[in-house]
Amino acid sequence: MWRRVALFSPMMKKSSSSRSLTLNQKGFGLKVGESFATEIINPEEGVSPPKEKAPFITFVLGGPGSGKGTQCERIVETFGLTHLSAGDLLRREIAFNTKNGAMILNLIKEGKIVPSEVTVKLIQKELESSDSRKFLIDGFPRTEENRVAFERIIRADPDVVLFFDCPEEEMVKRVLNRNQGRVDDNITTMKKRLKIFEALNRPVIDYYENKGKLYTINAVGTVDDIFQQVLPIFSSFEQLKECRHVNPKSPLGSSLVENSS
Ligand SMILES: Nc1ncnc2c1ncn2[C@@H]1O[C@H](COP(=O)(O)OP(=O)(O)O)[C@@H](O)[C@H]1O
Ligand SMILES: Nc1ccn([C@H]2C[C@H](O)[C@@H](COP(=O)(O)OP(=O)(O)O)O2)c(=O)n1
Ligand SMILES: [Mg+2]
Repeated sequence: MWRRVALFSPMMKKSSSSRSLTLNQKGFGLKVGESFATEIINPEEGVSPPKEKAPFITFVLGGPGSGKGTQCERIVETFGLTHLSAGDLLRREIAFNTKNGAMILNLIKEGKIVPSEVTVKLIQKELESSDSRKFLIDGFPRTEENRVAFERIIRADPDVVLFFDCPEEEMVKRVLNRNQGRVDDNITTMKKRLKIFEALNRPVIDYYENKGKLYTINAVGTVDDIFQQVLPIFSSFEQLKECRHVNPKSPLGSSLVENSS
């Protein structure tokens, strides 16, 4: 019978025979000496190579203007996750006029989705260069193609998928008042974005619902009200407890464990 044993291994070695271990370490810049691992023991064959614990990944879904970015800021303040906004990464390509910049700008103006390979590679670069082990990936995956490309390139699954559920008229109102000078914050692009959201994001939501990973949040109300629905989701994950930040502004801030890492 197989038995899984948790251990802390200060000098753990990489296994050249374990593909996912190698990818995880390269992909997420794991600090081997600091990481927790699980070891699989088969009494007949002895100890198999230790397996790295994968980083904690949250996907943040919701229509344009549903409040994803706003709630991500609150999650970061409270739980110390690293926020990667797919839209911000794409807008950075436009701002730096990279080889994909003009193509990305045209698609965003039209409310269309950028080819998954481009977006996933940008996310991959951020994951690889970060020391963090806990990520919020905001505005991704927007399509089944996005989701499949992430699985293929990053070889990881999300632990949590948040879906900010917001009526269209509220999203339109918020986007038209957003005032961040975005080329897509106008009624023409917004109408196109809402159609694309319904057609392409819904299957992603259904996919994670069926996997039992989806947390649907009612995105109508004050920012605080909405965050009150988000708090217990993250509070229930052991991985996040050890790095929680005390947020004096949060109503539950004083009950949170101070960050010791
Ligand atoms: N609960 C809320 N009620 C009213 N306005 C909000 C709320 N949450 C966010 N907003 C505002 O709505 C706009 C869109 O929010 P944002 O976080 O950028 O959404 P998303 O990232 O989903 O497009 C911003 O101007 C933001 O300040
Ligand atoms: N996974 C993604 C995320 C964003 N994009 C493009 C298309 C989106 O309309 C724009 C803006 O995305 P962003 O997440 O910043 O938009 P909202 O915050 O939801 O208004 O970027 C994409 O093509 N693929
Ligand atoms: Mg956003």
